[in-house]
Amino acid sequence: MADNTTASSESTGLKQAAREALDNAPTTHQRLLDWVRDMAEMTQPDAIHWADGSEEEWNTLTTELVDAGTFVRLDEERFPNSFAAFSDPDDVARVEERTFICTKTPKGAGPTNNWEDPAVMKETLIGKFTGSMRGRTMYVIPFVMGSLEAEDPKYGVEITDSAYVVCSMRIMATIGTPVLDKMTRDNAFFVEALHSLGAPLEPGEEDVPWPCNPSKYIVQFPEDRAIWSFGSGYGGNALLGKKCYALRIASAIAHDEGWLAEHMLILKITDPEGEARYISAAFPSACGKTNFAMLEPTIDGWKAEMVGDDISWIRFKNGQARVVNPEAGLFGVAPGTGWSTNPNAMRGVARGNTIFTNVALTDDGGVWWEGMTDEVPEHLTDWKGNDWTPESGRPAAHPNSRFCTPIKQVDILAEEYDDPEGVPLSAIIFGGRRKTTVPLVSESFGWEHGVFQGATLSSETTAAAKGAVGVVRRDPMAMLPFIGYNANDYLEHWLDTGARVGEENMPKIYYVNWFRRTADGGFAWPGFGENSRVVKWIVERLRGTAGGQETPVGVVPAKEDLDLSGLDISDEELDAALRVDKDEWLAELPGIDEWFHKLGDVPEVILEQRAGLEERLKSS
Ligand SMILES: Nc1nc2c(ncn2[C@@H]2O[C@H](COP(=O)(O)OP(=O)(O)OP(=O)(O)O)[C@@H](O)[C@H]2O)c(=O)[nH]1
Ligand SMILES: O=C([O-])CC(=O)C(=O)O
Ligand SMILES: [Mn+2]
Repeated sequence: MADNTTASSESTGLKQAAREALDNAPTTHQRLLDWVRDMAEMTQPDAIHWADGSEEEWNTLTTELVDAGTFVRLDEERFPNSFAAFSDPDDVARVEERTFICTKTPKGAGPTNNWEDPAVMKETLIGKFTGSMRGRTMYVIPFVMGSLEAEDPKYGVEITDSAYVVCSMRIMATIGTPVLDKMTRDNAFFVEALHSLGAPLEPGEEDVPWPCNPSKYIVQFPEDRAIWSFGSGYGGNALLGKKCYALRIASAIAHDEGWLAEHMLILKITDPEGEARYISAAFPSACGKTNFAMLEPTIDGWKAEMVGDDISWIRFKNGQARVVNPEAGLFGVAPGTGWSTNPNAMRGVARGNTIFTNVALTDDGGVWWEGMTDEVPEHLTDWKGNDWTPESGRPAAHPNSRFCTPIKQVDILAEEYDDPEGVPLSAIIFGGRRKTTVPLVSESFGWEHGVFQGATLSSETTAAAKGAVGVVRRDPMAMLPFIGYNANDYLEHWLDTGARVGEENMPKIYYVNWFRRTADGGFAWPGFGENSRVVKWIVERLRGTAGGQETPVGVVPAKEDLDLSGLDISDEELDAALRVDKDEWLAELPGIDEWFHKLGDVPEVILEQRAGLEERLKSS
């Protein structure tokens, strides 16, 4: 090692502090050392810091971020150890049109991803990253998604020039010394995750609170298991363990290794007899995963606990599906999360140690967002730093503002949430945001029909991604922006997995819609805690004790099949929530066909399911 160090110390134009950090690296993992050195030579940081994940490091970095104006320290009493950050107004969400899957051939990325030739993209990115960390510190963050005690821990190392990213990654994943030590000891494989804000600081240049670059690239190289992210400091663009690794790269790994990496929360539900079951649910971004994962049942005797709120890694062992939440934190949508809708999230956040991004500030050092409390404050500083009053006529918090909180602070967290083996999975729920057509809940006729339901899942777009809001789009398994390879192969992989493991061993599939409207435009179903009534029906269906009506789209509960005790809901609302309308569904078919046409190479089994649906509709 000594030779190597001397040689490269001489040969590179690295700043002395950076060179010293490399020479004194806390690891002997050669591939890691080589990669960090290469990235440092390219990005030319002033210094390199190996993140150890300690509290001391957090305190130093958060203090630096406060001094830099990136963080506002919140009132210590009500929001201990918590901070608010405000992004550049153009860096507020994932940027799907700037997200690329670079596989050897365009077919590898498939019809739903932006593709570029890996060599061409690398060249472009090298141009972008060259000197991109000048004047800044390069942080090296060893992390693991899922348990460090797992049989085959899924390691990653994020290199970033953003201290905000380091602090957020410390909440969202297990990072630092224990990870690096084990990775080094086992000389383990890790995913290379390179991130730069793309805002070098030239000598004498003053920094801004939220550096970023108007030219953004969120690039996955699934075949190399590598990520290069440039220009954005925000959430899913920058916290590379999350969507980029745990979904895009992991879905490609899962395809090769025979498991599923999915955009699903994990809910533990215990019935009045004390029997526990686990359910995963896939809803597109900002369509209710975190809320459903933290459900407070409104029916007697039922208990809900959380295992995960965003990502499920589902593996199959001895004919059993088991699911792991690979994350250690919540990156939750703030607006609409309130004491009345999601008290569990509110209590978790109130314990402190939270980073808020793009919420509004109250005059007494707290935070506020639309829907947090019924009472609206008289004066706020909005997420753009302007004075705000209820008369301002604009939201005080950005619609995609977020809280980033350690999962351990959620008091309804299931004890087994980080079991390296995962928990057994009984059911999978798909759901989207649809004003019409899709009933409150339906049960699939079987695995293949369930995969068809997932493949044709549709939802109105939200503020979680840049672009128009409220447009219906197909979002297979709520994974449209996250499938790291060809979507047709992804659907085939779902089918193959069911066939391999055996239908009788697979979780049963359900399809829900909390967002259907009545004629007057209001929500037909009250949602949130009341969704426990739907969960109860699902559990009773699994047990074989609940009734249901066979409809062309699946088995749907009749009013009598749902526990509606104590629920204030009119007959019109209930009918609007549960109705399967033949004409609405027939009108849905052209949209499905258009979608399949776009996919181009849809598995035959799914086309057969499509034909079956039309047949059932026409004969109903
Ligand atoms: N009407 C209604 N709204 C809901 C329900 N559940 C969640 N919402 C709203 O949907 C929005 C997003 O909810 P989240 O639970 O944060 O969504 P998510 O799927 O976790 O979003 P990401 O973190 O972006 O993946 C919030 O504004 C919620 O208030 C429900 O049952 N009914
Ligand atoms: O990725 C993000 O920025 C936030 C998130 O969870 C999503 O959009 O689904
Ligand atoms: Mn969420």
